[in-house]
Amino acid sequence: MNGTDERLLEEIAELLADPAHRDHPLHAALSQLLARHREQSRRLDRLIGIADGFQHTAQQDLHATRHELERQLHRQRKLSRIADRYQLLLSERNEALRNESHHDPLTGLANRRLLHEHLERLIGTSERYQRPFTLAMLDIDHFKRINDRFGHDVGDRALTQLADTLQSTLRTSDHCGRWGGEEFLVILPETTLEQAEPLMSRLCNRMRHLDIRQDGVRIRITASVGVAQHRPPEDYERTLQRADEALLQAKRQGRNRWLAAG
Ligand SMILES: Nc1nc2c(ncn2[C@@H]2O[C@H](COP(=O)(O)OP(=O)(O)OP(=O)(O)O)[C@@H](O)[C@H]2O)c(=O)[nH]1
Repeated sequence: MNGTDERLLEEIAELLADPAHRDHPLHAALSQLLARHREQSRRLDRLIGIADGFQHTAQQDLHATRHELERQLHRQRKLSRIADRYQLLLSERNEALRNESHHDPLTGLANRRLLHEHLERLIGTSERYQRPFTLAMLDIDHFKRINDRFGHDVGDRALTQLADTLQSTLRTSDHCGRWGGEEFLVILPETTLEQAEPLMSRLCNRMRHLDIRQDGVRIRITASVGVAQHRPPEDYERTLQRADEALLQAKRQGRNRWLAAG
């Protein structure tokens, strides 16, 4: 109720209270109307009070709920950040484990397991698209003598330098790895024996020029290599075997050379 209404009601109440109007014919009806109006106003005020109370409580509830939601959201974000970090750590660890299980710890080259995986893939594509590939088995000559004369550490250094030379001589699409001991396998996809020949000469040449020194003495290293082109429908194990036979032949013929499998 606004101020004008209040004043009007007060005026009516004053008029009704005035003895001069007590006998007026509308006096009783106006008195009742005024009393009823006041009663209704009181009820309305009470209802508004209750509604305000409800609204206040509802607002407090809303505020508390929002606060709780924000708290949970914050917790969830934190948890998800932790989970992301954990996931990243896990995948890095998995990657490191995979790397360790596929690489030779001394030279960092692919180990025999990874070489087999490359060969499995290669034989698949080579059969499907009838593409050639060539394998070369390389073995350091008289490596035992190097170990015996200069020590195992020098032998290890020779193996790592040879591995580096292999990697820098090959194309990125080729693969090489440590087959075992002082034996290395070179995989040349999309390559015929004829195309592999210049590379074999270059490899043998680079082995001869490895600069490995001990107490000022240069240690001369040579390698023998057996090379075989895959002959469909043979499996890659057979190609490996032929490369190995050629390697033995190269050793028998005096080492420090490469020989193609017959
Ligand atoms: N330093 C070092 N030596 C190794 C490693 N793996 C194998 N060898 C050595 O490599 C030598 C291989 O000797 P052999 O199989 O007799 O062959 P070789 O002396 O190279 O003789 P040919 O192959 O016939 O020319 C052994 O003395 C092994 O101990 C290695 O990781 N580090």
